[in-house]
Amino acid sequence: MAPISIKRILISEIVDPCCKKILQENGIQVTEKQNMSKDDLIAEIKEYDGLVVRSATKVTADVINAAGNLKIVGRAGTGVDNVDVDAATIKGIIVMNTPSGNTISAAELTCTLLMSLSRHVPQAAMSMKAGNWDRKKFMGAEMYGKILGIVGLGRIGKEVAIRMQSFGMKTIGYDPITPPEVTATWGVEQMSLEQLWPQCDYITVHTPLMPSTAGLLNDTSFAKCKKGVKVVNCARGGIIDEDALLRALESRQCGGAGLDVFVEEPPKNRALVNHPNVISCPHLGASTKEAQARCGQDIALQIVDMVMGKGLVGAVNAQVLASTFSPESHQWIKLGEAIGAVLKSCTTSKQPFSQVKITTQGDGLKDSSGYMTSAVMVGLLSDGSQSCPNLVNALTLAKESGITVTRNHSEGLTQGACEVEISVNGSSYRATGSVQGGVPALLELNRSVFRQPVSLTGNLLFFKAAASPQLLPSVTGLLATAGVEMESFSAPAARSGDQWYCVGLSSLLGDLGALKPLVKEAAQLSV
Ligand SMILES: NC(=O)c1ccc[n+]([C@@H]2O[C@H](COP(=O)([O-])OP(=O)(O)OC[C@H]3O[C@@H](n4cnc5c(N)ncnc54)[C@H](O)[C@@H]3O)[C@@H](O)[C@H]2O)c1
Ligand SMILES: O=C(O)[C@H](O)COP(=O)(O)O
Repeated sequence: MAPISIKRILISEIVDPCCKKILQENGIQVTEKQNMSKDDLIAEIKEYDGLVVRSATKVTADVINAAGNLKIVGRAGTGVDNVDVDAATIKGIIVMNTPSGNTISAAELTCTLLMSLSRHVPQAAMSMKAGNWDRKKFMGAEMYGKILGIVGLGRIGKEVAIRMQSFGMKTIGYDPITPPEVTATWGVEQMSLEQLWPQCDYITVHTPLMPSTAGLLNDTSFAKCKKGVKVVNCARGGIIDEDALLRALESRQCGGAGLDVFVEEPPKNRALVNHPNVISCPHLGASTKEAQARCGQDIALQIVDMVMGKGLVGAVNAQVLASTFSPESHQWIKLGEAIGAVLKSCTTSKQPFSQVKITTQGDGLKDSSGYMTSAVMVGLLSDGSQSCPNLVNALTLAKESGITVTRNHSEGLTQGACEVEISVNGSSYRATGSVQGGVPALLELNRSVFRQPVSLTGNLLFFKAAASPQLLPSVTGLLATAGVEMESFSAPAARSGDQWYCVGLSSLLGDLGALKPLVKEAAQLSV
């Protein structure tokens, strides 16, 4: 893939020192800061092309829009809900996380909270420190034989299940994506939430926070639970509705809550934290030496690998970029971008185009849908303006501009090719290209099929003119007068009528007007 150059990274939170060390050893300058206000971040972010955060830095649209050079936001951890991923995507900024580095730590804290809820350990410890010896007040219950409901059976949900089974708990759960056959292999029987709520003695949530999971446990679902159910949230504040939880604690419908996360962190409203049946932590799920070392190392290595063109791991908004790391797809991406750029330069009308039809053929391009579509749109949308289309944002920018992009693939042919047709103001423009000998090449432009494939590199002049044996010497003469050397001349196979030609130039022409007597349409570009 085209190298993504990262020279200066800001680490805006406490991240394990190995992160800075790895980045610096790989030639990246690193600045570490903590407790930056939003205004500080907005003022300084333009100095950096990379930002590494944990969960406290709010990478909002304001921050992203102030970041003229930012290419990557690296999250040393799992949740990216503190990053406005949509705003980053539109600006073509990669958002990357390290999803498994803190799984075990978060699972262990969840189990700790579950056990603390069953035996009131934090409350008993506080009572001892206050000079008491109260054996009666802290009567607990065994976990053995109890039912644990796990909502969200991903990485952490699985590890919690396995650990709590060793205490003799029965684990049931719900996840709309992880298949029941899979969770059955690690001892979790899946069922609907309606079936799950009334069975559980304990419920723990392990989903991301998103519209479908906000308030998963609310007044209605608490009412369906066993009286005295105990709940744990080590995932994200708001998955258990905080107001509903307080009401359920007050009514004793909920017998206790273990909370590591809050809607607002730190929470200004202390009603939950101060409730006698709540035990809470200041978002400590990932706060172990081991998890921090893993996340710090993972994010640094992932960034370094990306910069070195070795691979793309952990990108949450730029999956299409991952395909650019194979040498084969890299050349096809270059072709897509070049075809897009050729068509854009050939549309003499300055009207915006509204329809783009991309057709690929050849077995090798069967799975190229994501990257070819994005690559063509990068070429078509690049106009030197601020929006800077790239493979991360091209389709989003196209959608925002009201451009309809369709993509088809024809099976069966071994020879790969990509045809792009755009509609502008009722007229259509079409180009077909292929990768030949490892080089992107144009085969046809607006129904003029070239005698030899046109290598899509360097300074290229495309023009439409009436086919004639005099054309070559006349164009050579005009270019010489303009002080530009002709490096190649590609003619169409057809020798009559209006046809498209391509000329390789030593440098771009200052003014295409000089060609007017000879040509009907002309465009030039550097690829
Ligand atoms: N407290 C901490 O410090 C800490 C540490 C690490 C992770 N986390 C948080 O823990 C959560 C889980 O992390 P993970 O690594 O296990 O993520 P994961 O992506 O591996 O698992 C999340 C699971 O939730 C499931 N899910 C999505 N929508 C659902 C719904 N409506 N109902 C039920 N399940 C649903 C997904 O299918 C997925 O299997 C995330 O919110 C993450 O940010 C917190
Ligand atoms: O999503 C996560 O990785 C956890 O919430 C940890 O967040 P932290 O890195 O701010 O501790």
